[in-house]
Amino acid sequence: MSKTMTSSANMNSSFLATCQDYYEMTKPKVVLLLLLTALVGMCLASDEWVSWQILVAGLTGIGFLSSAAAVINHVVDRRIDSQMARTFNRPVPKGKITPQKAVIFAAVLTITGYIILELWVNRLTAILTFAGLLGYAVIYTMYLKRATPQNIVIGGLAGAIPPLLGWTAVTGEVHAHALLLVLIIFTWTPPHFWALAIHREKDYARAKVPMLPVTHGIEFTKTSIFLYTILLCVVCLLPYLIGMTGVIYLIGSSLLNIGFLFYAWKLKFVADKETAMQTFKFSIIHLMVLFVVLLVDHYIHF
Ligand code: HEM
Ligand SMILES: CC(C)=CCC/C(C)=C/CC/C(C)=C/COP(=O)(O)OP(=O)(O)O
Repeated sequence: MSKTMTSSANMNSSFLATCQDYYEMTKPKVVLLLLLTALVGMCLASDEWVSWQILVAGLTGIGFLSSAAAVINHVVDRRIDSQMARTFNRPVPKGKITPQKAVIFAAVLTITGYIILELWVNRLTAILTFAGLLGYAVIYTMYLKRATPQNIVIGGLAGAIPPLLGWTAVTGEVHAHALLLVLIIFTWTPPHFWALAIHREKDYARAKVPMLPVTHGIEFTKTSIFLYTILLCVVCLLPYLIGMTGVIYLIGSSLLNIGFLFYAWKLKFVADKETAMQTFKFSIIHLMVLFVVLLVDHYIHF
């Protein structure tokens, strides 16, 4: 192979590696699940099909602003991230992307996302999505995360907002049913995160982040997870009880909640060293399938 071909192959692979680093900073799997919940908010907002313009522009705008929030989180948390086994390899603490470049990337995503929402969706959705970005990138990351073990309870509101964003994208107004979907994710967040925090307690202690298992101990955190999971089961019943959903949702959500309760119970009373991580992984399946079930229930009436 000639020298020019080798060096252009090297340039291509380093360009791809850099793209991969930028992509990683957007927390793509988290954003994908957020977008699923936004999509469900859109679909449930109306009995008609969502227009393509709202669907594409809405999800792109919400996706860009959520990704921007995740990138800012990478920049602000670079010191903490460099001290934790789970995160030390991230592009900013590893020095693969400079904080300046990451901030420019976040700014481009924010401005583009906001303009898309303002021009092709509506102002209410643009403002609420921007509030979500501020809630996560500024209030949670810069302040709450370092200040109180209730950080993820309060900060969870930002991550819970996407179904409302989807709803307002379609109707232009806030509706109680959309707030109920927000409440489901809001109640789901503590057991979701604290299960992981138990598994990573030493990481958080080393980085001096006041997560619940560090400040109040593992047993207290397990009890909190169990109680929040019971609360989640009650909240998940509400859409059926108020007539917002039908029998498919009742059955689907009940099965999922039994699964989550089983893990939360096992974690509290008969845990082995895998249980916390299993509970965390199940929480993600729970929320994902729950929102798919909401969608199925909406389109297939009994
Ligand atoms: C304040 C609220 C939240 C906190 C503190 C939190 C925390 C975390 C943490 C620390 C991880 C591990 C990431 C990793 O392994 O690098 C994670 C993973 C994840 N979270 Fe959350 N989360 C929150 C809200 C949400 C919300 C609202 C959603 C979606 C609706 C979500 C979806 C996910 C998904 C899909 C993963 C797996 C990501 C992967 O495997 O790469 N989280 N979360
Ligand atoms: C516009 C809008 C809806 C914005 C919200 C977007 C968003 C990306 C929410 C995700 C919540 C999350 C993964 C928190 C973990 O942060 P962490 O810093 O505790 O976790 P880490 O240690 O893995 O970085």
